[in-house]
Amino acid sequence: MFVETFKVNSSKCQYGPDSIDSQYEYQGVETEVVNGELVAVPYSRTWHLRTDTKVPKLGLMLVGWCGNNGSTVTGAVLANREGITWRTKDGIRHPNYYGSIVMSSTVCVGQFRGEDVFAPMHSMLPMVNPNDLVIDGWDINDANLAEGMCRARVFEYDLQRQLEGHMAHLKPRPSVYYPDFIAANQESRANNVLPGNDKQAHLDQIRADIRDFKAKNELDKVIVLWTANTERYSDIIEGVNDTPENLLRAIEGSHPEVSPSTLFAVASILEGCPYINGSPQNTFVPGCMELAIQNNVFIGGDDFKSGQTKFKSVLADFLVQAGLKPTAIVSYNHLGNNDGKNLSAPSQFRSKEISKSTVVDDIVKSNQILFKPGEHPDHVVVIKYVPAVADSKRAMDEYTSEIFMGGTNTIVAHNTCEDSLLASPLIIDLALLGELATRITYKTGTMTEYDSFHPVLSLLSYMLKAPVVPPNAPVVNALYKQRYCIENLLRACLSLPPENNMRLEHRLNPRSEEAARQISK
Ligand SMILES: NC(=O)c1ccc[n+]([C@@H]2O[C@H](COP(=O)([O-])OP(=O)(O)OC[C@H]3O[C@@H](n4cnc5c(N)ncnc54)[C@H](O)[C@@H]3O)[C@@H](O)[C@H]2O)c1
Ligand SMILES: O=P([O-])([O-])O[C@@H]1[C@@H](O)[C@H](O)[C@@H](O)[C@H](O)[C@@H]1O
Repeated sequence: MFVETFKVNSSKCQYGPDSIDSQYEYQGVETEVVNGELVAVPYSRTWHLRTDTKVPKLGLMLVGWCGNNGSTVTGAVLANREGITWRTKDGIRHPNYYGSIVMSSTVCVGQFRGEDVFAPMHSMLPMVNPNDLVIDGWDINDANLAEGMCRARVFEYDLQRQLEGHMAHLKPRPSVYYPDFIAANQESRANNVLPGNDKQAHLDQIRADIRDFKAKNELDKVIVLWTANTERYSDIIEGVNDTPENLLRAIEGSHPEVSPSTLFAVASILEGCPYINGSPQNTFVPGCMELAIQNNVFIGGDDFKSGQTKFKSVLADFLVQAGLKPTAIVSYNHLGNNDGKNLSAPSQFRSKEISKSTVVDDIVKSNQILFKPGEHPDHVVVIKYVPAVADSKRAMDEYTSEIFMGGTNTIVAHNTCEDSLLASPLIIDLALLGELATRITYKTGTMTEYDSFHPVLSLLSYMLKAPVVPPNAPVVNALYKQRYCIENLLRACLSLPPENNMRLEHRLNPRSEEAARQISK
């Protein structure tokens, strides 16, 4: 059964004029060692959650706006908003938000006469409609968005033809270009850059751009999201980027180790705008993360988890949870877009290799029956640049596992699709969930006032390869754990318990009176 909307009828969920207030019983298990034995101690703690129901006019500023992802997500929002359809050899195509869990996935709300009832995830709490997003951004290249779309070679021609008039006037703001951080092969694109090397002046300009965009469009909120090229890792240098004070001083002094992505993050944080990193570099150096915490501004990252890595986080989880031991994971892909060109340089590839490799760490560590401490599968990541295939990434994966009684199982997967069509819906989800998180507050324990979540928004991990988490928090990569974290938080905001899939009501022995009573309800 499917419904478009639903309401919760509970004394623990109050729909007010400005907010939804819920009382949620957060249940978990803590463990302790008693006489040398580990003892599990279940607990139940009351959380009060408040969701501000005023949906804002939201602006989304993309760094790398006229790249493949930026132009694709912009075109997709316009096509959905304008209801643009397009002809292909297979017939008429209609715009959609497939690949966005918020817009195109459902949650099980409960049961109606024993049948599961499903509703869209976006119906659970008031959320921004992506069609209403106001999009702007920066690029080191001066192509307008129609030119960026054409260059990306992602959309069918008939769609590009109809979008051109809506996108040609969209021009990226000049951006920060520090050649040392991205591949040298990107230099030919850099014709739309802020002059000089004064990083404080660059920071001030980016902040002014954010304020200008917000004012001109009469926005309530702005989210800044990096979908520019992958940078090399920044060195963590004591006295430079280890604390907020040192980082701000390093910017003032135009220190060479301050990257463009960190500069954008600092600008966003200082403007009170959530900042999300869609690439694998370590934008959130310690001083930047601490700056976000000090200013109570959300940050999220790293690196969109779009196709091959999303598949990997599911397959590795399946194998290990099934008691099978992956001994080798070989992830190969080639692609021909500008991202692939940038990643053909060793330093930029290394950033991506790290994010694509760490995604199985949590699931491997979870099973010491299969893996001794420190043991892990052989894991190889290969990315090759093949211009001829453009954005149509070819991914080939081989998973070799040790199975029952010394057997071996090898799974091979081939995956081809436009990389940007996988990443763009993630940008939608990162923006919508990132914005929603700014409207949710909580109090629990001895707290008398509501407060916002930790500024490091690990809730966004489902969309990201290498989740950035609060200090001392565990990194969770398993895809369905990440998804149920989002879904169960939304449920908690409505006082609904997590979906436990137990279906005990269907397991009653029919000979008992209780079964007869329950069935008759
Ligand atoms: N499926 C995917 O496409 C996918 C998945 C995960 C991560 N990513 C990451 O997303 C990012 C964008 O991917 P893409 O395919 O759109 O790449 P792209 O090269 O097409 O677009 C990146 C854009 O950023 C611009 N740019 C580079 N440095 C800049 C700066 N300092 N300021 C402003 N603009 C700058 C470039 O000119 C380019 O237009 C890459 O880092 C990529 O690794 C992509
Ligand atoms: O599909 P996925 O592994 O999540 O992510 C993609 C990689 O497979 C690809 O190698 C890389 O070029 C893209 O930037 C993106 O990171």
